[in-house]
Amino acid sequence: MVTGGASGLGRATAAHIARSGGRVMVADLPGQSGLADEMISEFGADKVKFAACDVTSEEDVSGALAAMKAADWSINASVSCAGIAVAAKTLSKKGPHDLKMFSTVIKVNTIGTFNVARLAAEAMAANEADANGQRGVIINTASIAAMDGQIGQVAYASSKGAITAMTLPIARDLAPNGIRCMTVAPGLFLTPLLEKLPEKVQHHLGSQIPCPNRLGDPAEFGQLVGSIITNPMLNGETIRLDGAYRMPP
Ligand SMILES: CC(=O)CC(=O)SCCNC(=O)CCNC(=O)[C@H](O)C(C)(C)COP(=O)(O)OP(=O)(O)OC[C@H]1O[C@@H](n2cnc3c(N)ncnc32)[C@H](O)[C@@H]1OP(=O)(O)O
Ligand SMILES: NC(=O)C1=CN([C@@H]2O[C@H](COP(=O)(O)OP(=O)(O)OC[C@H]3O[C@@H](n4cnc5c(N)ncnc54)[C@H](O)[C@@H]3O)[C@@H](O)[C@H]2O)C=CC1
Repeated sequence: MVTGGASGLGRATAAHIARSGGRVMVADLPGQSGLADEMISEFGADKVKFAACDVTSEEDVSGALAAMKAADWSINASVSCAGIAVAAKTLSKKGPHDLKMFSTVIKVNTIGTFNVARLAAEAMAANEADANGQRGVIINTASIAAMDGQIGQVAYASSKGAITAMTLPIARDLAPNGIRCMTVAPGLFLTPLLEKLPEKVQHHLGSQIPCPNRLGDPAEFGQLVGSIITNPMLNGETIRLDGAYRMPP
């Protein structure tokens, strides 16, 4: 299951899994069903399915997992890519940071990610263990903003820092169940988010990345998720995927 799987990093991850012979439940907001339909046409309905799902809802996430079970699909990997970003300073000329805005970002990014992790873990715990005694892996998406939050990123960085912090305790909690937990902290990737910026700005951002000297390709994120799924020793860690980029203030 890939949340936020209709767009950007999630879409590239779902495509990587489908191309590698896996089956993917794309769980995303109802408004993204058109994008998911494109993927179903590309890979086939036996490889890709769509579940309308808000990650903050217990009912929606349980529904997506139930739809997998109904299709006789086991869940071996749960990848959380659903996320939102806002830009506002702690204190600006307009006044203090809007508290509702802060809560919304924490709700979707942090609580949504944990909601998916806990319910996916319950479903994975019923799998038969493999030769390593493992039953599945939970993969979350933080951001380099968790470490290098910029001016105006207090809400987003807080939400992503919590995702990084929950990685080890989740891995420890779920070790007896044979379930791993990993987090990827991407740098700057060319997804619909950045594609909206003028090409000149995209080029400028890409030019700041040491090596390779360009923006990340979402397929490279999907490739790392694939490696995490297949490497049983990766557990309890956050991996930066950023070409050695460190964000300035
Ligand atoms: C890795 C990922 O997951 C993806 C990413 O992070 S991509 C990178 C994302 N980064 C961001 O989105 C940055 C977010 N921040 C911003 O967009 C802006 O800071 C903001 C819109 C929140 C505020 O900008 P603003 O409207 O200029 O702020 P305002 O409250 O009016 O304050 C303006 C003052 O702050 C300064 N300022 C604002 N942002 C600044 C910055 N990034 N660097 C330096 N100074 C900054 C302005 O120069 C100005 O200074 P003066 O008062 O001395 O003139
Ligand atoms: N693009 C980048 O450079 C970086 C992105 N990230 C993170 O990667 C993740 C994916 O980002 P992108 O692919 O760039 O963005 P995107 O906007 O292309 O995709 C995000 C997807 O999440 C879905 N989503 C949002 N709220 C949801 C909710 N409540 N329930 C279910 N789905 C929801 C959206 O519908 C969308 O399909 C986000 O968590 C983002 O913070 C982190 C670092 C860098």
